[in-house]
Amino acid sequence: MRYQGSPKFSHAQTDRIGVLITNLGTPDAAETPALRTYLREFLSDPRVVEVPRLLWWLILNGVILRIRPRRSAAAYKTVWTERGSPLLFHTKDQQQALQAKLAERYGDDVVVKYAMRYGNPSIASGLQELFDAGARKLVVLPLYPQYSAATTGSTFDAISTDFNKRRWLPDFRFVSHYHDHPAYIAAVAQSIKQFWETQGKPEKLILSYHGVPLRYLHEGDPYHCECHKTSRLIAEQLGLQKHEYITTFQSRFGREEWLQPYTDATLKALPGQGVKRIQVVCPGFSSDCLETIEEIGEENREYFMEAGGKDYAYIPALNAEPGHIDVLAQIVQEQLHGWTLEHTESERAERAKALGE
Ligand SMILES: C=CC1=C(C)c2cc3[nH]c(cc4nc(cc5[nH]c(cc1n2)c(C)c5CCC(=O)O)C(CCC(=O)O)=C4C)c(C)c3C=C
Ligand SMILES: [Fe+2]
Ligand SMILES: [Fe+2]
Repeated sequence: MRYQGSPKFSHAQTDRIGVLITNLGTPDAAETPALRTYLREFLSDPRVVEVPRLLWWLILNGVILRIRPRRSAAAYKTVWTERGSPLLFHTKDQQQALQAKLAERYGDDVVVKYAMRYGNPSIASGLQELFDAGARKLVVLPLYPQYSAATTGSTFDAISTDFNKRRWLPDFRFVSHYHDHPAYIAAVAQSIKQFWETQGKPEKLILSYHGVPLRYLHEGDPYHCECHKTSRLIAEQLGLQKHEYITTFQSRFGREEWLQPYTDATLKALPGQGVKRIQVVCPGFSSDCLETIEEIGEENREYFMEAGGKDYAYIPALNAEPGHIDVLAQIVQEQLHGWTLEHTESERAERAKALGE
């Protein structure tokens, strides 16, 4: 059989709406072999590294996968927890909280699962779980506020690769970004304000985003513009003047030029310019992960302090905070517009009665 069908389908079954939240993915363990598997999958994606395939295969297998897995495993060890990788457990918590939030309004008509673009649980397994639960309509929400071909675009590829194998395709909606969604901006601004209540305002707020190669901007990727727009809207909500905040780009990979200004170079330079008290927030990361906890929380703190900085604080990602879950629920609700739900309130009550609930 060439296409995968749904042999267990019954006309009596309840059709549901499936919501898949996704994030980048993370290794299964903070060990070199797990890192090699993860990095091989991640860095083989042509959306991530846009270099001619044969040349890249040689570099990846000949150099990068020989060196980086061990180095990255050591970094992951510093953030690993009893619950595993922070990115994974925050995403799990987001899924559970979002399921509960949507159930308040839609009962069990809406089912939420989570998946990772690379590693586990895979996008294919997340979709299968949703279809097995009776989802015939689907919303995919990649947890990347700003669109980039390397992240959001690649997530779409993974969904479409899965769809290519299926006989039945659902009604389908895909959230390609929410970088300027008023609820998202308000939630980030609120978390910064809350931070200020106990820690005070910094001399400068650094809004640090994961970088991408500068070439991608020239090729037409909207990521750079979306990051700047997110920053501007957050700054407006906070009433910050231009000189009170700066947008920077972190997590460079490889030798070519990436989006500038770089976070690390900026933090090394600021004390020399008389800026000694800063706070860093990462509005491109929906969950804390290696890149925020270790790179921003530890590595960049050292750069800043060694350069003569006095006060450095990292403002955590929104993770599974209720305010963040409200934002995600609102984004999903907007996607559901016009989709009729299987049950009305009264039908739901009838069903509960029939089931003796
Ligand atoms: C938030 C958006 C992200 C963009 C855009 C992005 C682009 C991008 N990343 C790499 C290479 C690596 N990224 C790594 C980790 C990582 N990246 C993101 C998010 C974005 N990446 C997250 C959330 C994480 C953390 C994952 C975790 O497990 O906590 C890594 C792995 C770590 C390491 O070895 O340093 C690499 C490699 C490229 C090349 C790229 C754009 C082209
Ligand atoms: Fe990355
Ligand atoms: Fe990093």
